Amino acid sequence: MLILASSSPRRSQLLQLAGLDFTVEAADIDERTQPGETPATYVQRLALEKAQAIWDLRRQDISEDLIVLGADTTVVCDGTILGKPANVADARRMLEMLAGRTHQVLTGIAAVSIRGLFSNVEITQVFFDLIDEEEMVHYLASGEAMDKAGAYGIQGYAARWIPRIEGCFFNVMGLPISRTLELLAKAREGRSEARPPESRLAAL
Ligand SMILES: Cc1cn([C@H]2C[C@H](O)[C@@H](COP(=O)(O)OP(=O)(O)OP(=O)(O)O)O2)c(=O)[nH]c1=O
Repeated sequence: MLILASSSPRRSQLLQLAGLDFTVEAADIDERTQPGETPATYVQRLALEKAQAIWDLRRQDISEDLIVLGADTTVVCDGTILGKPANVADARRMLEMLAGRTHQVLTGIAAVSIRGLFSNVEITQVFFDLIDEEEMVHYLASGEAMDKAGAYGIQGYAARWIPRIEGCFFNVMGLPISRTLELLAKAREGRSEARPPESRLAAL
């Protein structure tokens, strides 16, 4: 039995597309960064806290096959972590920061089962064009930016500003499918990582 500990409609959609059966129970945790924490450590910690929070609620009812999956996505531009924008002005500030340069999207994933805690992080490099002021105004008015890390959705109108990416597309949308299936297999069987961690991880 799989529980997705996330309120993100994108994560549910991606897990469904991958053919998994699961239920959703969103976890409410404190998403502030801790002093000295790297972005890669941060997203993995939040993913684990989300999964752990739902696992703890189930304490009375833990079965052999229960797995709780948590995830957290953040945008990192020149070492600065960009979460979800607080308001429209914040969304504009983030988009102006991203325009015309390259940034990284990190998703931490974590699974909890009776075999232990398993976590990993996936990193995708995203190349962003300059943003035309008319398009910026239209985008901010559309509301698409508001519930997304870095104030954009690669799967929506913002796709026009992204000529290419390097790495997993689904990771940018909130859940790296291939890496997640690997992690779930590990949580189910207690086996070790099939692929080595991202080399870029060392730099973040
Ligand atoms: C960069 C980017 C992010 N996103 C979304 C994925 C995530 O839903 C969101 C990042 O916020 P998260 O805090 O990772 O997730 P969430 O608040 O939506 O859900 P929960 O905490 O309950 O798990 O941004 C996109 O949909 N497209 C994109 O291109």
